[in-house]
Amino acid sequence: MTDLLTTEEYKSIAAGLAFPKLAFIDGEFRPAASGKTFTTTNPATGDALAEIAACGAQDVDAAVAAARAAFEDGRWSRLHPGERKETLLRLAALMQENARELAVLESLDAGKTIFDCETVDVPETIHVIKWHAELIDKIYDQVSPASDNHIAMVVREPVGVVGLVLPWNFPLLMLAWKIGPALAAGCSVVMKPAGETTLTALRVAELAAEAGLPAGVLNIVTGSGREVGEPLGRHPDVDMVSFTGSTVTGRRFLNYSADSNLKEVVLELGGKNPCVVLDDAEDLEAVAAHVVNGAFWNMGQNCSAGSRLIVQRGIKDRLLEKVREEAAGWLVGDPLDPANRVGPLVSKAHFDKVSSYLDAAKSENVLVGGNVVSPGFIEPTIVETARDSKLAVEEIFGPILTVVVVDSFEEAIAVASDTEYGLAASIFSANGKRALRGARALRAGTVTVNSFGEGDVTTPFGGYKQSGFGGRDNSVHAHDQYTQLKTIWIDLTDNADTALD
Ligand SMILES: NC(=O)C1=CN([C@@H]2O[C@H](COP(=O)(O)OP(=O)(O)OC[C@H]3O[C@@H](n4cnc5c(N)ncnc54)[C@H](O)[C@@H]3O)[C@@H](O)[C@H]2O)C=CC1
Ligand code: BAL
Repeated sequence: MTDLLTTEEYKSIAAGLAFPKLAFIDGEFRPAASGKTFTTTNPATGDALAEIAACGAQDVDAAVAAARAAFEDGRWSRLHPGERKETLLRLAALMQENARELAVLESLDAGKTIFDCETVDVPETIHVIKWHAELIDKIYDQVSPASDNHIAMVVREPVGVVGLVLPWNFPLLMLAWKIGPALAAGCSVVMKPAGETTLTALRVAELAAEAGLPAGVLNIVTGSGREVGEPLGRHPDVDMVSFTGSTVTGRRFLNYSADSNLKEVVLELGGKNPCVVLDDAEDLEAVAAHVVNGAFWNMGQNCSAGSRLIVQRGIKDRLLEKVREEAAGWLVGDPLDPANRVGPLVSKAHFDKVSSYLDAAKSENVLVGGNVVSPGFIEPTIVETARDSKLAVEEIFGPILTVVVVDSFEEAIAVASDTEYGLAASIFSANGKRALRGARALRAGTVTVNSFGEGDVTTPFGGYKQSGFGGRDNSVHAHDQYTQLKTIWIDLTDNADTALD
């Protein structure tokens, strides 16, 4: 466990930080071709942090050309997997050496609490990079069942130049979920961080260069969705795109692909994830801790947030009492104060969006919270509501938990399933058979039993229904996105026309 510092110590580190500002293309830091910049701000204070290169289509073209050249000449793609492993392990080691700086940078840029950055985001990011590095020289190709007359090999090859488009809610961790397997597999990467959160990605680029990653293999193009994301999605020389973000933007990437070169598209999208508590659940303090963590971790800005509590009537009052007590311990305030668990929302625009849901909550039964604490900061809020209310149906992506009361296991599963999304779900019951029946019935990519979570790097993460498709992040299955299978069929018959020398 990381030893946390005091707020003053974190502020002193923050005051000494130099912010990376330029895009990283073909192994060099460069301004945008247009010379334009945009301001990245600290969501906790509204203060400007840095002027970042506002790239456009010309920069995307340069990054894709660099990635293509690197891929084709094999400087990375054709290295022995063990050599790629060593470079990525050096990157992980450098990230570890700079872990505290990365945590402070992440907190300043995204408004995430330093507690989360120090204990989850940064250590898990490093772990994910290491895990994929360690995996890559242990994946074997296959030989198909064969007659004596042929051998058929099934080999995995890196897919080529990949576009990675990131969200702002877990800037480092989503970077690791995508570059970990993509680089390990031998792909060349053009990555677009979210406009709100570019700083840690650029710092990782510096560390990757120091670790010896060859030029052109990892390119980071900073800027807006329209100016960078769209040209990347439409680029004819990008072989696949892996995107995490909203369902609306994910849908655009399918159109970009259809309109350009039919690049593969992997989408990890939104969620409105149910947390079902049945009336035989035990240890309600532990259940409440999971419910609160599921709903309010990262200010609820989490695609797998357990944002819908579906509770059986017989246990509702006892559970909500515990949930109230637990939520009271989630202090709201300065994200650089390690005692705080709730910081600001990522941006003014996102705060305004979540505030509009807070306004809608005022006409419902607010059980906990319901207030703006200060500009940008919303307190953990719990609202009892009808199953079909706007609050219970739409992805809010903020610290607002809805509660819907049900009378039976069957009704709980029906309410939980009544959503266009299918990313994650939780079910709490002391009856193992009911819990497992529920887990099987819920249509979601990850179902946790008697806990809230996303699994870990060993387990696939991705959605059913409109929460995404095309592949999974994490686990050995993440490599399916970044590789393609080639069949090599060898005829062994003694035939002059086809015989191999
Ligand atoms: N599934 C998830 O993890 C996330 C879900 N969201 C949801 O999306 C809502 C809106 O947040 P946004 O930041 O606007 O998400 P977004 O999906 O628009 O942004 C994600 C990424 O896509 C890029 N992008 C945006 N518009 C694009 C376009 N037209 N073409 C290509 N790339 C584009 C962005 O610059 C960013 O890098 C949030 O309120 C939340 O509900 C947001 C972030 C992450
Ligand atoms: N929680 C990991 C994926 C996401 O929220 O974007």
